[in-house]
Amino acid sequence: MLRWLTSGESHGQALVGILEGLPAGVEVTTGDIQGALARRRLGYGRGARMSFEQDEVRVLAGLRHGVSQGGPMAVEIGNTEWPKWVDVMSADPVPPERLLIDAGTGDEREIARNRPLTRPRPGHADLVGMRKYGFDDARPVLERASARETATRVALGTVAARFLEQAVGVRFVSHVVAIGPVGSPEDAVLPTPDDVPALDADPVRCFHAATSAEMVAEIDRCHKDGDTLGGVVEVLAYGVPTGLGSYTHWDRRLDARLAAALMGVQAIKGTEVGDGFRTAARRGSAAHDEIERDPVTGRIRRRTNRAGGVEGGMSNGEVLKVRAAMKPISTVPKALDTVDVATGDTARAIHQRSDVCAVPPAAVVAEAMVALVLADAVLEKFGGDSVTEVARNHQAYLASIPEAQR
Ligand SMILES: Cc1cc2nc3c(=O)[nH]c(=O)nc-3n(C[C@H](O)[C@H](O)[C@H](O)COP(=O)(O)O)c2cc1C
Ligand SMILES: C=C(O[C@@H]1CC(C(=O)O)=C[C@@H](OP(=O)(O)O)[C@H]1O)C(=O)O
Repeated sequence: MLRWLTSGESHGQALVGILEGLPAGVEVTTGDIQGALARRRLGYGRGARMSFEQDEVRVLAGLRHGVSQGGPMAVEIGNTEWPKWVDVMSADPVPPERLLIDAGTGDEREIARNRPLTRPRPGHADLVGMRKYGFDDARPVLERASARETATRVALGTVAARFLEQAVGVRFVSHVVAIGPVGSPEDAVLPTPDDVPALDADPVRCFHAATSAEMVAEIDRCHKDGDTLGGVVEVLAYGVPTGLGSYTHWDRRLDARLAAALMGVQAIKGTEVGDGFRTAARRGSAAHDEIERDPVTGRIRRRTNRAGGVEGGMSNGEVLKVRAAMKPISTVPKALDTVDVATGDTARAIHQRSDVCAVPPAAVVAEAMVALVLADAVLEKFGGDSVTEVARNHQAYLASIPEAQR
């Protein structure tokens, strides 16, 4: 079993992630993690913070000379903006005069950082979080609700993806299929792992060039209007072994586990496995993936992959295809109506800065979550304390399946 935990606040000193249950022998470096975090920062439409803040990665435990040791892996991602937040986010009490709203520096940003946030944003965690945890300031709520935390998931997901590639040969692709009303055509070519550099280079992580240009234009229009956008991301996993997950109980189903992991990402409000909601409108004869025997090789194969590689809660050996729908960013520049909870007066919701659109980074985060779920399912199916042992168990399983069905 693979377990993972994250800790840390958006403007705290650092984020910390722990991955427990990783077999020994996974080859991965700090540079690999840094590279994945850099991909999460990409994307047209992100706010100013992405340009000045860096992710400072330190692997604190679990790796030795670039190879996992079998013990829990701990990763720290330092917030380079921490010096500005030392007092506001101090773990220990600070003298009250250091938290004065205006410490006399005249620096507007300093004042904004220290001021209690009492105008909750519709769509963010602010109002319910304050109520639930008994705060009169949204600061502690937004600090942990923030998707800054997804940097840790990407770090841990990178390790999971390395394990999957080395043990069983799985490779990932994540891309954006819609931003607001602009979507790739239904029949657009699916990107493969060889296309990842091109996707990383695209401003919105879209594989369809004409759609990508339209998405950028839509983000520009939205930015000009002081508004925000959501969209849809897709994760593809190539080389997933058949038989991960199970039909025997609801919480063993691979589709259920993937959906929970994706819905656990901030702002994700819907998920699809394969053609998902689109398949609901079809007749059965046009919804399923007919099975045939390849006349040349004799192997059993599918004519289509509408199911997205999962049937009966198990991977069926086809490309795994999952989508996640992201709602528009809730910190809307032309701020939404709210109530100032300190005074009870009608007010405009908090807005200092925000992303106009964070769909491209959400694709990278979704990819990390899928990698973590698949790594857990591979360990459950094949077991093993080392990558070599998992690979051996996988090969033995393949050898036990009739050749035509492998
Ligand atoms: C990569 C990423 C970046 C985000 N950036 C912002 C942002 O800049 N401003 C904002 O208000 N929400 C942003 N969000 C969304 C909020 O974190 C999210 O809406 C909030 O935590 C409330 O959770 P919920 O939307 O799941 O209800 C982002 C989400 C993701 C995945
Ligand atoms: C910092 C990141 O994303 C942040 C996620 C986020 C939110 O509310 O979720 C709000 C923004 O932070 P702030 O309000 O401080 O500008 C984003 O920049 C990141 O992805 O690394």
